[in-house]
Amino acid sequence: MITPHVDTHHAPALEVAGLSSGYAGAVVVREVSLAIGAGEILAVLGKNGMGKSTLLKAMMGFLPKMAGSVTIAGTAATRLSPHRVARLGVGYVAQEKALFQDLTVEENLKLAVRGPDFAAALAEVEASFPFLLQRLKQRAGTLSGGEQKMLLMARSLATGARLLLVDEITEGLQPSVIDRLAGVIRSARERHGTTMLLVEQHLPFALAVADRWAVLDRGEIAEAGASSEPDARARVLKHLSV
Ligand SMILES: Nc1ncnc2c1ncn2[C@@H]1O[C@H](COP(=O)(O)OP(=O)(O)OP(=O)(O)O)[C@@H](O)[C@H]1O
Repeated sequence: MITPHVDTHHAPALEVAGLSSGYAGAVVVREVSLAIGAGEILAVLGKNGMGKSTLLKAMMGFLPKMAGSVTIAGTAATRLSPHRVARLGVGYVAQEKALFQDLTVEENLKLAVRGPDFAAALAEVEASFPFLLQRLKQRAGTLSGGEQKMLLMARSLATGARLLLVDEITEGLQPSVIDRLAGVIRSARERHGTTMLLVEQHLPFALAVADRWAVLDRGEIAEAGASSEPDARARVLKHLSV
């Protein structure tokens, strides 16, 4: 028998091939294929309801895959539960509230990172989102949606996630905060070498932070390119305007 050789060292951090998914009978994500190299940041853009969140949930294993495959750093993840996908080093920063709302910021961190790693978690919070250090005793439910996502992102980075799937971190944030966020995320990537897939509606932020972009239109990748290309903004806008 020939055993297929899996080259985990040079494999992309994430490879999605022909992935279709959705909800009871409704196909929302249609034959999506994409690959992200280690340490690369990809922004997935698109209008409301085009399937961006559904794509992330399917990759994480929260939704059934109707077709296609997901490979994480060379390991087949198509049939894994969300728990097992997370154990491959995938951090999911969900759109809906994913923290224990009645526990404090500190308690939420402690539940995820135990013992000596807690100092590392606090160091990560300080390096990336220092405002959270002043909120350690505050209930997570009283943070804004965007602040909760920053806490989730810092927690994932501190627990060693190699790949972050981030659902609209800019949603509801003030423009001044969004302006700073791109730099914060790029510096977190530099510190940890983390690969990121950012689902975004905020085009200037997405192009500032991501190396590459892809537009999802009715569940399909309509167009993709590099953020550095001079016509990137115009090409994306073509899909976002009604
Ligand atoms: N739980 C669900 N059951 C059935 N259909 C759903 C469910 N969640 C989402 N959908 C449908 O799937 C489609 C894609 O939704 P999705 O949330 O993935 O879009 P999106 O691009 O992330 O948009 P948004 O930015 O508004 O979240 C929409 O038509 C939506 O109505």
